Amino acid sequence: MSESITSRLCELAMERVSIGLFAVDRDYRLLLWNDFMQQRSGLASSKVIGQNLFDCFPSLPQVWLKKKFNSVFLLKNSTFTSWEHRPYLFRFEHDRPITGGVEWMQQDCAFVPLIEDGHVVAVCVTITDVTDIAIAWREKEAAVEALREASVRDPLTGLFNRRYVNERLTEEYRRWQRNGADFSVIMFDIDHFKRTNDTYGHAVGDLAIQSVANAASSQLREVDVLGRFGGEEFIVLLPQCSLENAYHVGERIREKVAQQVVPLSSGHLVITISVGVASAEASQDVADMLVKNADAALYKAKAGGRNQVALHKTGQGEALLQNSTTHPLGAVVR
Ligand SMILES: Nc1nc2c(ncn2[C@@H]2O[C@H](COP(=O)(O)OP(=O)(O)OP(=O)(O)O)[C@@H](O)[C@H]2O)c(=O)[nH]1
Repeated sequence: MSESITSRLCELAMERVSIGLFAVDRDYRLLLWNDFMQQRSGLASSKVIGQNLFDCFPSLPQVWLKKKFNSVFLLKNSTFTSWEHRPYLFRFEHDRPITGGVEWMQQDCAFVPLIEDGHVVAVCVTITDVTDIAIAWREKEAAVEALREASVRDPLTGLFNRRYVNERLTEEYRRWQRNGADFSVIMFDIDHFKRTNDTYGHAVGDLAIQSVANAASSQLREVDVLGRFGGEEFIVLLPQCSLENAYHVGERIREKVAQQVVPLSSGHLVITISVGVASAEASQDVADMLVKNADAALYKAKAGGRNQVALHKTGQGEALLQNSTTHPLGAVVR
């Protein structure tokens, strides 16, 4: 095959190939600029050939890119960058729907040395448009995240589910055992909820559960873990929180629930909760004991007349409870 045919075939390939191709010499002067690069950048090869790459494209990551080029000139080896590490080199538009969540064309780049007489005389760069792969990857990641989120949430309230709370309980309990700081647990339960369901129906019961969940969420810190433990039973893990502080949190939740109302077709339903609080103690070596103790305190609150906070511990606990008043019972229509 004659040299002119080979050269025309090369030109044709350069023109038609659906990847970007450009090359620079040791002074970063452009030696090659194919059609893909012309169309995407809007700069014709006649304008850029012979010019310094960084003068033509001041927004390129100059320090990083020079390091890349220099390593190829020095080591005479090809190198590669993936969109996962650097989403793009040139800020080119892509033609995918904007809903893909990717603003600019995502690019994989390969830096290949052109060696003559043992020296690298130029570095040729290929730019592959991997926007579709990036969009698919992001969609997959979002779907995995949504699944992960759904697997730890209770669908009715959006709170954490029992399985997740139990996992976190074990973690937080181990942390408490290592660090020795305070760790408390609150259990609470809607008062006479069966009556609410029987009187107003299951749908109103569900609204009441949601209302309690919202009230409790509004009273907690970022680090607290609020979960729906059973039907109308909730749990809060409070790392770095003493029994006394947990008592006050329990009181705040109780008050907030009692202030909220569930709208009915005629009037409003006021609901109340009973709350049990316990703190981790050195004598316990299993996390389950903490939940059992909070549950026992909750039972005490129910037995004491409901709509109140009870503590597992005696001594300090009794002193706190003396300040606590009894409150009117819930599930009443105003
Ligand atoms: N609407 C609704 N009701 C539920 C749900 N899960 C459990 N329940 C109901 O919650 C009620 C719990 O009743 P009980 O355990 O007897 O307790 P209670 O009536 O609240 O009485 P105390 O706890 O002693 O004040 C039952 O009637 C369950 O059917 C739910 O997701 N939605």
